[in-house]
Amino acid sequence: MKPSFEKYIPFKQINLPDRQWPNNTITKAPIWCSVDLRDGNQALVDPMNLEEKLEFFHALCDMGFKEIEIGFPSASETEYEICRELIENNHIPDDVTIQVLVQAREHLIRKTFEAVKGAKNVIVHFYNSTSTLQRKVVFKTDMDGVIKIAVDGAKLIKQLTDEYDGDTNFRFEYSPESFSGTEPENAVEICDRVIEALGSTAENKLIVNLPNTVEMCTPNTYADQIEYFARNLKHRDAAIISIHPHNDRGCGVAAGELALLAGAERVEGTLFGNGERTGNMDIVTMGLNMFTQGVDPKLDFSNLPKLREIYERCTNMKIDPRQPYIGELVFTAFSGSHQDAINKGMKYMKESGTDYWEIPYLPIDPADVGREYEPIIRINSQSGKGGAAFVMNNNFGYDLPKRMHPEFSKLVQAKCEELGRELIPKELFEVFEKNYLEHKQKYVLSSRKIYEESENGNDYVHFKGKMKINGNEEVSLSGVGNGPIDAFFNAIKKVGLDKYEFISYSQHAISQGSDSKAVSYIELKKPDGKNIFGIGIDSNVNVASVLGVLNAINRAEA
Ligand SMILES: CC(=O)SCCNC(=O)CCNC(=O)[C@H](O)C(C)(C)COP(=O)(O)OP(=O)(O)OC[C@H]1O[C@@H](n2cnc3c(N)ncnc32)[C@H](O)[C@@H]1OP(=O)(O)O
Ligand SMILES: CC(C)C(=O)C(=O)O
Repeated sequence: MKPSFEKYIPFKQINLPDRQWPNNTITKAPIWCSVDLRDGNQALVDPMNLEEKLEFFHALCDMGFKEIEIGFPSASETEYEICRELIENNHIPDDVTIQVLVQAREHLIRKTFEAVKGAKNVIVHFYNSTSTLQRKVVFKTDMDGVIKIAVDGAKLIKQLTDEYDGDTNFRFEYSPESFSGTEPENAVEICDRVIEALGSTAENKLIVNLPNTVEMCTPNTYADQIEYFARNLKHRDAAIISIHPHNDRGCGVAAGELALLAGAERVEGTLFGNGERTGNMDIVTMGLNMFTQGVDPKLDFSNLPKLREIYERCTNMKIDPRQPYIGELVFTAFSGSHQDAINKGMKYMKESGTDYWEIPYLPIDPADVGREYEPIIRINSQSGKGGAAFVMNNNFGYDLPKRMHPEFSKLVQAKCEELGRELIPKELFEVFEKNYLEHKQKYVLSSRKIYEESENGNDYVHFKGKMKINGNEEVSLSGVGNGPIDAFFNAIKKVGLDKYEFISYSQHAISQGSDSKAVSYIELKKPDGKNIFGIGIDSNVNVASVLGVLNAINRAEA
């Protein structure tokens, strides 16, 4: 064998210079078929038991799947019994078709027909491997040999359907397994032969499923294979073209999407991409990719956390934190510039009244998949000013003025560094509380009175009160100004606090109704020339401002 990468045979490209698919777009949902209970299940360390399969089956029905591959009932007694349970105990809604997989082998096909007896709607899905490699190493036969396996299987299926005594509505699916490793003209030929053997027509089409059983090529090549197949199949009108991508190269969804552009009408996959090896194509990702392009995927993804819980419990698989749409971190922005842009996007959405989702870095509204805004922004030492401000506003209703963001963000970053980890919103609020609301108070107002007076057409505000310094000494305050802040400033100047300069002020309500309170953000210049913020909260807006001034001074002198 050749060493290293040289031992691998490059994938043979398909000659399709006039390919049409790159000009197409996805404009409608395909027919979906979940293969969670078969391809997903066969790949689990511990396959699902009866209760788990039933729960999963119902979850799939609730999402809106109309075609569900429930298993391989001829493979084992367990699989057979699960199929019987579904049918005999009326688990299958009338508008849902169960699909059962079987190798194109006589005894297995016969057993499969027994297993589905009494079901209302059934797709019998039969397959055999057709790839160059499987013909060479597994079946040790030529193309005629594998065509014979498929055609014999089709004939038997037709015969058993004709002989079937019951009301079942049968449809059929044939997979040239390892399609993408099969020469395109051979794939076309075997499928045409199966269509002929089954007598499929435009009214009674065969689902021709073209699996990327092992993903061995780039998604564009799979799309070429699908387009070639659709253009060359003699009995195209008697076929529904279905795809079944796997994810060996990590491109399962991309391959599936390009295959849709290339003419596929039906898609087989699993929730969250469970399945053999690196998994099947992830239907959640593909469906939500459509959703984010304004296309109705015709599946309900509105409660992904619930689906995730069922999925993880039944399969014992774990979802990666970065898994599209459902991973724990996918609606989280840690870095400052992302947080800032999300923050601005949220504001823009609120203020502009736009009908569209226009938030940078968030391709989907988390609420559309049952997730919340709350964890969108998380705070760590890489976070910028915008993130902390966003959480303060979004989670706690404090709309910190923009000029205050750098000061607060520094306090937050220091806390992250001290703890060596990110902060949850509650801890962020504690930083705010500790630094502004519960700050050690050198100066405390023990009484205060603020009133207005009008004299000769001029309005004045008076501040009178008493202030304790360092807990004991009490001084009287009295000042007049053109507003409460000015009056207070003039009052404290008289007791020696004359080196602070007022810079900015903003205020908003933080609660509603009779217990409504105002929060004031006051920015002062300290004697050393640096600025500092203070916060005051009170049911009286004037008192809130005065308390804000005092808080800034207390912080400056701590
Ligand atoms: C890509 C996919 O995911 S396809 C689905 C795969 N899923 C499963 O296989 C899960 C369930 N399968 C099983 O439990 C078993 O494989 C069964 C019960 C179906 C069959 O089991 P067994 O008959 O013991 O054989 P096994 O599956 O190991 O097949 C090997 C033999 O079947 C032959 N074979 C496989 N498919 C076919 C076919 N369609 N027609 C004829 N022979 C076939 C193989 O060449 C091999 O023959 P050999 O023993 O002469 O070398
Ligand atoms: C049976 C077929 C469709 C399959 O599972 C595959 O090729 O991956």
